[in-house]
Amino acid sequence: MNTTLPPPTAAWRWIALVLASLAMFGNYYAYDALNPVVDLLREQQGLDYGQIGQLSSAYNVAALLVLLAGGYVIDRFGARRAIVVFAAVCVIAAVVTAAAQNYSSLLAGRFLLGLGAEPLIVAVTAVLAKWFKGKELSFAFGLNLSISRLGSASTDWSTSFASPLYSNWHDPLWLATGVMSAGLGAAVLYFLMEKRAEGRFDLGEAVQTDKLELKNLYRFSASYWYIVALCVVFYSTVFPFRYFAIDYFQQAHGLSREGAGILSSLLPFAAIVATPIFGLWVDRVGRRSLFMAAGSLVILPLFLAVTYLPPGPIVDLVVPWVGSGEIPLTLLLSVLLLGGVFSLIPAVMWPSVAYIVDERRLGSAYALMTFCQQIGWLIVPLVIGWLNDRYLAGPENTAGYAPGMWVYTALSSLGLFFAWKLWRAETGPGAHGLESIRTRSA
Ligand SMILES: C[C@H](NC(=O)[C@@H](N)CCCCN)C(=O)O
Repeated sequence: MNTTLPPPTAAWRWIALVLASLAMFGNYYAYDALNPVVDLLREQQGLDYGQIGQLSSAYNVAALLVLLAGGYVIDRFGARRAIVVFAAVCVIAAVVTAAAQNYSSLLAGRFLLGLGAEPLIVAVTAVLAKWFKGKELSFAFGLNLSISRLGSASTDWSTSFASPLYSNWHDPLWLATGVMSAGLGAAVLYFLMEKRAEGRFDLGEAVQTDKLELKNLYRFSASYWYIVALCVVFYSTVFPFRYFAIDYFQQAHGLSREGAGILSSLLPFAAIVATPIFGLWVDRVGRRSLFMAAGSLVILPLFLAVTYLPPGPIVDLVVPWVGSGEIPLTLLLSVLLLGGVFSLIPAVMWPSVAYIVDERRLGSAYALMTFCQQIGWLIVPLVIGWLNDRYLAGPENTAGYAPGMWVYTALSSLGLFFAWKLWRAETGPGAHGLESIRTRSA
């Protein structure tokens, strides 16, 4: 560390944040690009739901492999090289997926995306820590996640603003390749700006990235494991639901692709707006495990509501500059509530780990949590795909989607159980302060 140099100015810090977040925008866009073409992959490529599920899981298999080594690669080569390399892997993955002529190439594309996208997230986290440590780090992380989620929402909106592309499944994926290439451009610009900053500012020691250490697992407390369990069931409900959602809204509820895209976009879009608000609120009042239990309770009936409740009146939902869609009120309210939970639980859950794990072990605690998250998120799309095929789900047999919705409901009840166990642990002796610690005055 060169202590004769000044710390980076705010302008340099915010430029670093914008460039790293644009790489993440591309990452999330490319990941979600498959969601709006599920029906086209079935019709034009002849895939069944089981194969669609496998395309989702191929990403997680790769992510599990690379999470074991990714942290070490980033520490060895430095975060600024790593974000360029991993963003380039994402672009190659997007090209392979868009150009695929058969199922195996599609699988290879999604596997490659898992190799690039998850370590890119780790590298961007290390970059933000480098620039914002001791400054507005939580705010910078929050903003970065919001821009990433805007990438997800934009993929859904592409069903409206790029509707002519949806005559075949390749063209929307080429658009995703273009967006991810712009993300790579931002990563290269970041690399160049950090090189320039090096001689001018003191950027501190290289930040150690989160690494998976499988030894000493028993030393984490019960509260940590309840949060990990909640994380697994929460993300293996929400991410697979999002993956199949546009197709589900089209086939089971008769929505147009544009309407289904707009409805699905409410999930990440609600999270952009509400995540920082929930973050601030919980900092003021504490009660973190209660908030997680409340979120788990709200999500519980939603999948059965969209399956069994009458659709209600039709609402014409307009998203300025994007388009509009006609959406039944029941679906709209259910997805809005799901969006609220998708904002609340991540906003509370990830920071809570910092209160219950020793600072020196925080990196491996997060790496382990992400590893477990990937396992659940790998399995559930396979189950949903298999169930949809097994029960012949389709527009002529909308009841065939119900078993999948029961799986999400079962996972949500497990989530409520783990949140309740956490709340019990945190309101008894040996609590870590999840309920009581307030970091801002109420
Ligand atoms: C913060 C959290 N991120 C993750 O769970 C990542 N491991 C994977 C995100 C992949 C999204 N395409 C989140 O997004 O809530």
